[in-house]
Order: sequence, then C-alpha cells, then structure tokens
Amino acid sequence: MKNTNHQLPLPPGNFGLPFLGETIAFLRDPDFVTKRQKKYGNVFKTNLFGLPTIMMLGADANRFIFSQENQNFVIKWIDSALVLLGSASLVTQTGTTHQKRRKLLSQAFQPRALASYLPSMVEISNLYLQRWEKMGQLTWYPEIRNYTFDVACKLLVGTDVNNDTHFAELFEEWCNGLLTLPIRLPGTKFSKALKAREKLLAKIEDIIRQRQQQPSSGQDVLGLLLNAKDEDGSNLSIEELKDQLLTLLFAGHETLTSALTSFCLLLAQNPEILAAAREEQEQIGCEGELTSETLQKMTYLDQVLKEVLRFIPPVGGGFRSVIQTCEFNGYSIPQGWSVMYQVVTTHQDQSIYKNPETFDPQRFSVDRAEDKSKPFSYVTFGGGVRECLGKEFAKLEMKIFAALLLRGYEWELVPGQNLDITMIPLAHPCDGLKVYFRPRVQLPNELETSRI
Ligand code: HEM
Repeated sequence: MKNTNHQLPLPPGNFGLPFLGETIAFLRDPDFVTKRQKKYGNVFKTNLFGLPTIMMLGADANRFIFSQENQNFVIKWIDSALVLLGSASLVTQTGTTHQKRRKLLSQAFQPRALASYLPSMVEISNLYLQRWEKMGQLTWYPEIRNYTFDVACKLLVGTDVNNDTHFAELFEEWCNGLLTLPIRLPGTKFSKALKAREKLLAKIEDIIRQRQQQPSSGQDVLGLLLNAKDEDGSNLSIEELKDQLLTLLFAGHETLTSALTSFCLLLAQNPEILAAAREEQEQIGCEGELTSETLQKMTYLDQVLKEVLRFIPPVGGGFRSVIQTCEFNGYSIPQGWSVMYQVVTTHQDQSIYKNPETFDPQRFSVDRAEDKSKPFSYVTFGGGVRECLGKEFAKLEMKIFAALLLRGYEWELVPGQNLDITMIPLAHPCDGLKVYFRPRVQLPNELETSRI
C-alpha cells in the first residue's frame, strides 16, 4: 500500500543557519524548547547537529515514539557520542541484538542483585558524608560526582577508585567529548576524548582479565556478566564487555550525580519538605540499620525523590532516527530526519501536573497520583523497550544517600551563588551548589521522638 504520509504538511518551525542549524541555541538557551513551543505548538521542526529534526512534546508524543521503536524510529546518537560509546554498547545497539543484550544485562539489575549492592552503597555513602563533615564547606556537584563514580566502580566492576584519580580524570575527559563535533584534530575535545576512551578500555580490560583469573570474587555487575549467557548459550566477548562496562559506568554515575545534587538543592530551598522527610526518618528510627525492609517504609521519601526527578530531570530528552515516514497530529514525519522527545516539557504540562512549577511531593501521594492520569506523563527514565536499564539501581542509591543525609546532617546554601540550572552535560546548578555542611544537632524533643 502506498505511504500517503509523504503528502501531509511538515510541522512549522525554522531550520536556522546552513550546516549549524539551531544547534548553538539548542545547547546554550535553556528556554530553546519552550520559546518554540509557544510559537509553533507541540510539534515543530528545527535543525540540530546537522540534521533536520522534529521536536515532539508531551505525553502523547512520548507514547507515539516509545511504542514505535524499531518500526518508525530507531535510537539516534550524534556522531561524536556514537564513536565514543562504541558499537558494542547497549545504548547504540538496535533491533534483535539490542533486545538480546538488554535481556542479558538486565540480570545484573534484578531485585536479588540489587539487594546485594545495598551494603556497599551504605558504606560508600557514609564514607563521603564523613568526609564532607570534615570539609565543612564544599561545592557539592563535583563531590557528588566522585561519590557516584566510586559507587559505580565498586558495584559495576568491583574496583575501589578512592585513590585512583587518574581513572576519574580519564572519564571526565571522555565525557567532555560526547556532545562535540567529531573533529579528529590534535587538541580538540573529541580527539582528547578518543584518547581517553582507549586508555579507559585498556584499564577495563585489565580489570576483566584479573577477574577472569578469580571468577568468584566480588558481588558486582562484572561478576554477574562474566557468568551470564545469552539465549544461544554464549558469553559476552571481551571486546563487547569493555564497551558495555564503559557505558554502564557512564550511565550509572553522571545521571545520579545530577539527581542527587538536585535533591540537596531542592530540600535546602524547601525547609518544610525537608522537615517532613526528616520526620519520616525519625519515625522509622534514625539509629536503625538501612535494610531493604526499612527502605520500603520510607514512602514519603519515595514521593520526594520522584518529585525531584520530575522537577529537574537529569536527562532532558532523547533522539531517534525516523526509519519510515509516518504521521503525527496531521504532520508528516519524514524518513531520514531525527525526532526528539522532551522530558522537561512533559513534566511541566499543566493538564497533567497541578502548578507544575511548584516543588510538591504530595502530587505523587496515593490520592493524587497526578502522573497516572495519562500514560507516559512521567518519563524521567524514558520509556518503552529502551527505558532506563538502571532505573531501580538509581532509585536505590538515591534513597540510601537521601536517608543517611537526612538522618545525620544539615546543609545550608552559601549566599551569592548562581543556582540556575544548566542542562549541559546534564542538569546541575551553574555554580556547582556551594554549601555549608555539618552534622545534625538533634533538639531534645526530636531525641524523644526518635526513641519512641
Ligand atoms: C536518576 C538516574 C538516571 C536517569 C534519570 C536515567 C535516565 C535514562 C533515560 C532517560 C534513558 C533512556 C534514553 C533514551 O530514551 O534514549 C536511560 C537509558 C539507560 N540507562 Fe539510565 N538513567 C539513570 C540511571 C542509570 C543507572 C544508574 C544506570 C546503570 C547502572 C543506567 C543505565 C542505562 C542504560 C544502560 C540505558 C540504555 C537502555 C537501552 O538502550 O536499552 N541508568 N536512562
């Protein structure tokens, strides 16, 4: 049957400058999408990273994109990220290869595996909290990045990187190349990132080979993946394992760094919510051990964390390539173009969230459950077959960090800093969140409550 979608009009919008399109405005202007949404509506065209792109905003658009994966759309990475992530990474794999690999990797994120990660998460969180207590004043974003990187290294590849600043530096260099033009000239961010990738892969290979000599050591993702077999009974090759681990290390800490920094910022700005979250910890018992059971009781903290991730989603959206011309809202979505779904605008939709610009964890209470009014209204972790693989790992780490912080510490924003949120590379306050940090002084009446 003839595809009549070609005859439909293209969405409104502007392609911007030749070659560059609107890429610079997209990267620099935090209101890029909302300005165009006001002008053109929920579907508009632009040109980003050298490709004609259609922005598709809102829950209906999310549903359309996520449910058409591999039919009308396929994952799209800009050229620099594609090369730096590697062709054997889950995030660049497509179709049945992606399906099979995802099934295999998901073994490391099952509830039993997650429960075994809990003690290390608690231990590393406590180490960092004590370190920050000694510092007294700190810029939290880079510190939280060290923390999440330590947790990722320990639980993904079984390595303690506490003293290995070189590994962390290489990682940063590699990350800096992800959103750049892929120019392989000496001194460019991309060339530096490529070199860093080679060194990181060599280091990861060393770790894998050591572990192959002593396969039973350690309860971590690498241990599980070395034993995991796909449907044909084959293990992952070393080459593939290296790309997969590099991806997990990246996905597993940059996003969490953003999420935890936002938690610290939003609770400092909303003292009544901080007090309510602390009250819940008091009732559960601040001295008690953190176990899967105690964590389950923290239902208000669940709401707070969910609201943090709605209010400042770490990932702004995702790109897909159009592999077959299709129709959305009466517009043609042409083959060969890119589309992008948007997390931030979805989470600011007034028809779903009451006063979306207000930080209000109660919107996720059982009674209100605002996100349940329409499917794909809450897309912090994406959706469909490419939904975040590490979602439960992320939620667990956030909850442990938040509970320990609430129980034992106080923090206050240093005046005069820029708290505006920049989305590059992922959402975080411009000045990195400077705070005064100290152990919590419990008031006598609080001590009484915690004893009950
Ligand atoms: C708050 C923390 C996190 C957020 C907000 C987040 C967000 C996302 C989003 C939005 C996607 C989908 C991207 C798309 O549609 O193109 C995604 C995919 C993914 N995430 Fe996460 N993520 C988080 C933490 C983690 C962690 C801790 C890990 C691993 C340890 C992880 C591993 C992955 C992987 C492997 C994918 C690709 C899945 C696939 O393509 O099948 N993420 N994440």
